Amino acid sequence: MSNILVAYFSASGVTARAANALAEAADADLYEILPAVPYTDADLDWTNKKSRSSVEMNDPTARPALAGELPDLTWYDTIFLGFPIWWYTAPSIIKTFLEAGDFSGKKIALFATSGGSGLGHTDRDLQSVCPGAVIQNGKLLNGSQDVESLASWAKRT
Ligand SMILES: Cc1cc2nc3c(=O)[nH]c(=O)nc-3n(C[C@H](O)[C@H](O)[C@H](O)COP(=O)(O)O)c2cc1C
Repeated sequence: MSNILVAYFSASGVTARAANALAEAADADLYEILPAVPYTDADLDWTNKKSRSSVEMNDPTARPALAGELPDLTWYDTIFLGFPIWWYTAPSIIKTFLEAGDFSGKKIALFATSGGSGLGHTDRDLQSVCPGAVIQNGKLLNGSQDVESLASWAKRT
């Protein structure tokens, strides 16, 4: 068991690949944040204002339920938290995750994949629901990742 955790949500597999690469490079434990109700292609249609993702992302109080148990966070000092960028920030389920566990005193480094947008104000958006942790924007991990640069980022974090 490592004292570093890579936790991620991925709706269509891109962030999952980045998270796997990071966990391997950092010799970290890996945890997938799974929604109780999986997202369908229709749910992910950002061109439809009535799709599930649009409705959730337009509602600051939306907290999509998680499937399964949270990992035991006791031993982790640093958590790398990954997700796809949705509407320039983190999907609402990331807030569900942060509110479900005790992250006080933890360092949380964010990473994401996207169609091109950066992390923007995501650190601030998430800090407000998890005031006890220190949340910082980290890296956009679009495309294939170099193991050495992931490992050195993990070391520096
Ligand atoms: C609802 C929704 C909103 C999105 N919003 C953005 C966005 O604001 N900026 C961007 O660059 N990409 C956006 N994307 C694209 C995803 O961030 C990108 O495809 C990501 O790599 C998907 O990761 P995943 O396969 O792990 O779910 C959006 C995708 C969806 C489904």
